[in-house]
Amino acid sequence: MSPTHVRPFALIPSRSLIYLPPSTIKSRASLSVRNHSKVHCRSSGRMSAVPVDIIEKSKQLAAWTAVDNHILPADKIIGIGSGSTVPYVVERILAQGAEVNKGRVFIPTGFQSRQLIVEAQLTLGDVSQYPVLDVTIDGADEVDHELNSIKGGGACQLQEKVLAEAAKTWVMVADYRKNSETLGTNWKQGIPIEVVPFAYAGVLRKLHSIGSPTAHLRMAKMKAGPVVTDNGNFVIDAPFAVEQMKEPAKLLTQLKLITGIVEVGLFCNLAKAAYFGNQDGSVTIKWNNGRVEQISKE
Ligand SMILES: O=C(CO)[C@H](O)[C@H](O)COP(=O)(O)O
Repeated sequence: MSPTHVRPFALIPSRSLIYLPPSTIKSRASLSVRNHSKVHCRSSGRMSAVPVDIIEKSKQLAAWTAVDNHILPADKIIGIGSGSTVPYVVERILAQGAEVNKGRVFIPTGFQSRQLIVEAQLTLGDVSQYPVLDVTIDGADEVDHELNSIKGGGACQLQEKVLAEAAKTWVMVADYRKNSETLGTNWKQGIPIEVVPFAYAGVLRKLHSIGSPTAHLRMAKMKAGPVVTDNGNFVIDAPFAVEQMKEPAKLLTQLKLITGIVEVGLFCNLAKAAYFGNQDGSVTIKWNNGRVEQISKE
């Protein structure tokens, strides 16, 4: 059985979801999955030898399993996160059918997820209209053993954290490369930190002095100058030593006190669960009570 044929909800008998075969899925997301043989690995900056197919399937598997487990018919206000795994979340939500989605409002974490919602013809809302969400599903750059995570690889961490905190249930989805014991093990670029533009130089100096000597402004790839977030701010990527990364909540508190920092891409004590699609077609679920569940393909 291929990863896309795993029926995760079958393992949760209390849920009465109907299995939707992959052939019922017709979103743009599924059309955009290409069959390249190599993929650029954002965390290491190197090319991964793992076929894109496998990585994409593991993203899809994580996303589908999370949707099946956490987006129930009663859930009406739903947050849609950012990143390359999230199109599969929308894909699976669409597969729940027009009837159930008619009564729902979807809140984006940024431009990308806003576009996904609009293109899927789902109802778009704003977190200022709906400050309490039933559930938000989002991607992650790395997740540790306690469900702390690094986010902001796509520079969306401010809106992502607002939606994570607003949600009654916040769940992360990712491929197996994001699953680690300690933050900073696989994600080497550092913690994405959103800063007010005029304060960036001072914030950088401060970061250099508190344990991140290589902290730097994130530069745009196809534009001269820095990356500008959906909120008009800059992003600093700040790597810290393993010892500091082992206590992410402490580091987060320290960083939040620096004037000019708007938000820090460390998400601590927020997640209910994190779903990782694996290369062999299984899914690892880390729960916030410490339980780790392994769902194998049949
Ligand atoms: O935090 C994020 C954007 O700010 C993304 O959720 C994170 O970068 C994961 O993205 P991807 O699924 O493409 O690896």
